[in-house]
Amino acid sequence: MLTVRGLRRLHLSVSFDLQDGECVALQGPSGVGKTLLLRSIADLDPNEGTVKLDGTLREAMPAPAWRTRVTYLAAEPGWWSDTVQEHFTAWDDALPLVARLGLPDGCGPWSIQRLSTGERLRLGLVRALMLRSRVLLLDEPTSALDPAAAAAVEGVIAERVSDGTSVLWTTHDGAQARRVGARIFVMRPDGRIEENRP
Ligand SMILES: Nc1ncnc2c1ncn2[C@@H]1O[C@H](COP(=O)(O)OP(=O)(O)OP(=O)(O)O)[C@@H](O)[C@H]1O
Repeated sequence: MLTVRGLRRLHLSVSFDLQDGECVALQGPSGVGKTLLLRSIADLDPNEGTVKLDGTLREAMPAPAWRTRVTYLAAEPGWWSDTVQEHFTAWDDALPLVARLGLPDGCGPWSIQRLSTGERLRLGLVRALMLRSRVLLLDEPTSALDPAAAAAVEGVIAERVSDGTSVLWTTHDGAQARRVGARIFVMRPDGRIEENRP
């Protein structure tokens, strides 16, 4: 279980629990602080408060170890090498997921520069999924995708949730929030979240 108590970053002040095998959708107007919250939980930006995974404080481990357990997927994932496959420790193991998300098997040697926005998003998701993290913090993971690709992403994430992964998923799509979220958090302009049942 992920426990967040009194997390503060800029105007944010947030407390909640995320159970194992639970997906919560996070909604709220543009600029309200959804990305700030996800990045803070992953400890990518300075913030205050208590964040624990199964009772273990995030301060109890080095930040990279925390982030392989509690993994943030940016709306625009970052890339640091030339080709797709260089970003994976075991590219062959990633191929089934690559195919499920509608990308060709042969995309390993492709240069990052040629990728479309949606291809980058899906490959970024594959990279995150390969970590087998306990918690996934997904920042609008289908915003640039066509309906078929978005449905494929929802299917893969649903499987991970049934396997026990916890997910916090930001989306501007109310129908998607109701589909994927067992609960819906709405972030208010004062930096707090309120909970709606879908
Ligand atoms: N380092 C920073 N210092 C000061 N303000 C920041 C910083 N980073 C982000 N902000 C501001 O915090 C606000 C919240 O940004 P955030 O990216 O979390 O919004 P969001 O809810 O994810 O929006 P969207 O739905 O458009 O993605 C924005 O007004 C942004 O300009």
